[in-house]
Amino acid sequence: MEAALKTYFGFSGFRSYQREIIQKVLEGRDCLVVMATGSGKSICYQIPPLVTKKTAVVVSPLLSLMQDQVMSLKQHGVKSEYLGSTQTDISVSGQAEKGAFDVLYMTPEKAVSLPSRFWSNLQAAGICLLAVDEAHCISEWGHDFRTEYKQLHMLRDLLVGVPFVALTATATQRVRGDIATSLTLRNPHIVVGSFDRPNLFYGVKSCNRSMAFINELVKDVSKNCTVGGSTIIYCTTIRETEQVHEALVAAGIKSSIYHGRMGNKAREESHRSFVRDEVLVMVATIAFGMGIDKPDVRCVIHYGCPKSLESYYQESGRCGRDGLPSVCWLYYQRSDFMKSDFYCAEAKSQTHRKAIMESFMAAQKYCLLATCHRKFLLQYFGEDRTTDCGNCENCTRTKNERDLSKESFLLLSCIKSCGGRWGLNLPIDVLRGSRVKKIVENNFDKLPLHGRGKDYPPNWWKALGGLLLAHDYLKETVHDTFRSISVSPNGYKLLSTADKGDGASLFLQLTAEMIELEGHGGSQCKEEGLNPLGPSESEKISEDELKIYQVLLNVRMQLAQDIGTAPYAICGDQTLRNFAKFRPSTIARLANIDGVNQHFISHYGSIFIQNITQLAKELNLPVDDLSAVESIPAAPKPTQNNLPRSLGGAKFCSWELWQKMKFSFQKVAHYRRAVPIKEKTVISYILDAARDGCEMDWSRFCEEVGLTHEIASQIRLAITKLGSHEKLKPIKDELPENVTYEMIQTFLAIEGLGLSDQVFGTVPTDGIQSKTSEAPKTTSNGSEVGADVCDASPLTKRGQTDGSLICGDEPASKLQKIDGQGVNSTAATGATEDAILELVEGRNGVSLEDVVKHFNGSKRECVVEMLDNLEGNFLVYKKNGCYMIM
Ligand SMILES: Nc1ncnc2c1ncn2[C@@H]1O[C@H](COP(=O)(O)OP(=O)(O)OP(=O)(O)O)[C@@H](O)[C@H]1O
Repeated sequence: MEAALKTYFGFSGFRSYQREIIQKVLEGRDCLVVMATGSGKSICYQIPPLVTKKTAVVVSPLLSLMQDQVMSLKQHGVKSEYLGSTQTDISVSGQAEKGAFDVLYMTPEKAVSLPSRFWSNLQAAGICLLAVDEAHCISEWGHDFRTEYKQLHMLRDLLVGVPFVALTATATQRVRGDIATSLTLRNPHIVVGSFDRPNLFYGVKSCNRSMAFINELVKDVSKNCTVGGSTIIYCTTIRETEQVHEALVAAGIKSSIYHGRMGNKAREESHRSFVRDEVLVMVATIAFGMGIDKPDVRCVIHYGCPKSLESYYQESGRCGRDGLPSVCWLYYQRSDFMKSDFYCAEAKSQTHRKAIMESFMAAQKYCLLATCHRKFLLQYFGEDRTTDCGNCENCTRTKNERDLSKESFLLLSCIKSCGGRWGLNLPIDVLRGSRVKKIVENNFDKLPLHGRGKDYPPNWWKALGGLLLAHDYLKETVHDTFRSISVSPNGYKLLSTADKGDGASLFLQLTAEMIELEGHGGSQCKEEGLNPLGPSESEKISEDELKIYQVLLNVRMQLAQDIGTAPYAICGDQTLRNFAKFRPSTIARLANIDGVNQHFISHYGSIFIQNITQLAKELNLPVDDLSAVESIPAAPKPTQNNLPRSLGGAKFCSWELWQKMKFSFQKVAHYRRAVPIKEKTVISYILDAARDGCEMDWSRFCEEVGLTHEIASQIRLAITKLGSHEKLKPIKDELPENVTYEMIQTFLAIEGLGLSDQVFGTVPTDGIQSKTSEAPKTTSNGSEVGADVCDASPLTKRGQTDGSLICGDEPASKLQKIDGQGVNSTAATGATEDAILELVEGRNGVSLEDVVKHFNGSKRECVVEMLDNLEGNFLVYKKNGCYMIM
């Protein structure tokens, strides 16, 4: 599992619960996973197919989300596709049912409409799980109820024995129950993680939504953009979306717009330009809700109170998914709270309507809070959080607590005197001395309290009402869409102290709105801009490092444009920051950095190393900061993914030992056999696997077979001369004696796969040639060979994992790689990569000193180089200063 995690995703360790969930799924157990937004739920269904080589089917509600995930997975070397209305490739479905994909996404509509034949075929090919992402959509109590989700249980009968995994970030106890029942989960393993997103700062402000406010907001967003990272601004109406977008464009900020009245194509284009960093800001309605998986969104702004606290959590959860500090701001205006009818209009049942009302009220409460926002959010989701977070607007702004007992007694008494049948507005109007019809008709203008609250504006009283609700002195009752406020038992207790004349003091924290209304507030947007905290200590990098980081951002952007993907799909911002900070100069050092996967190493490794070393030189900075390398956890051994499922056992096994375990032909031939098979049989097995589509390290293969660039040219010439390559013997007879059948077979296999140019042409030729054309310095002066090894390209290095080097035209087996000793001494004390691997494998963590001591006949630098090579090739990794086997 760890190997797949590092190889495909570049991560060196699982986050909380991931391992446990994957383990359960592999055991065939149903799971119900409730974990925070951005906590890494996807890995839970993405790793099992890579381990089992069977397809994982993922039901997901949004096409845009699926498309992003497919794009990202492809960049990680994971075979992935989606089925849904926007899929234009008609062959995908056919390939999918043959099990061609590791991860197959589909909409719920698609999942329930596919013929049963599709499912039986896929099951025959191999299916390791069915994941239902955003599973809260199943429940009417969830904030995004989707009727099609209710039909997913139909798949249960079609997929006998397949574990179902339901995943969501937002599910109260009631929603969890609905999910388990609706999907008929069987004895599910339930994981409920913390909802906390510690890297997110939560801020709330009241605003008036004037053009002046929008302009101020634009200024703040613009400041934020210069710091880097993307911003999403969620608006509650299409008109506001357009207004804010226009203001951003007028200010010269690259931004996109996204709302439900735009056509599919325009929306897709908008989405695409945002994920590819062509624009920095996305202004959207909640139509953009769950559909964004971009890890480097640094700021999410809600311009208006969201329709529910669940959707707020979900939408603000798009922020800082890579774990870096990020900010979430919510700007509300009191008129937002009048929208309950509008939201309830979409109710599909009475229960649904009640659920909509309840969660809308929770969102309001969140807006009006004077205490810790995070605590409130977490408590809403049932998490017992007693301490304030210190990382939200209310925790960080200067405390403004005051004895509000007098005002509170007034408001509570007025609400009580009005009979507790109204909302907050009427009693407040009474306090402020209004004589509107409703007040006069009910004789409330005769109350002694009438007109006693003129010192404060209505919104101040409303804010106080919000505080008293939050502190449980008032209670709110919902009747359909109408809400009434009455005094709670706690409130009566408080009032009774006033009646007795010994009125208790009531110290409450004033909300930002109250302070502003009292005339002490500053501008509506924060003076510090949107980011009140700045980078944390560990986040800080020097000015020079920042320069490198910015160049690397451009390199990544260019690469992404060239291959038509999103920059984040290549690697994350944090990974680039670590490159800038630690400046790895070798593939091994690069591979050691978190977030670097095998696909990255093989496709972009050398480009980044080139840039990093060049920039470090220009800026006079050292490379390979050793303390950093120690501190960054590292890498597991690669797992092969594209396994043809038709390949016979012996062939597959030989290929797996050679390619995955990096065994030599000889070692494969002897592996667990009383009577070893012939090496030439091993070679032909592996070549068959390659023809069958298995991934191959051709550079290493050629080295081991002894097929050099020169020999390849000779073979090509011989074939041209003969005009045929049907029979091997005539070709062999045309060639010098040292050219073996195995070399010819290898050459023909490479030709047959159309890889000649790649293997013998540009890039790999360098790798092979550099080894073949240089004088063999191996036998007498190993340290020089060591130096060659260090400088070799990744392709060349991979060829050395069994300890062999090709020198000249000599077959590899004759030139066992040594490092300072003669061939004869190698077995005793000389280090080879193979021997080091064996040593590491046999122990649970071995330090560099131990390895050096063990190979006491070898030079320390050579051992270090070999270990570096092994790290770069994802065969060993370093943890707490010890080398471990992947
Ligand atoms: N073990 C890990 N180590 C480091 N990063 C990880 C790990 N697992 C996941 N991540 C990263 O965390 C981020 C969020 O992961 P993911 O998209 O799976 O979140 P999620 O739980 O599905 O969130 P949401 O509910 O919001 O969709 C991604 O950028 C992912 O690459």
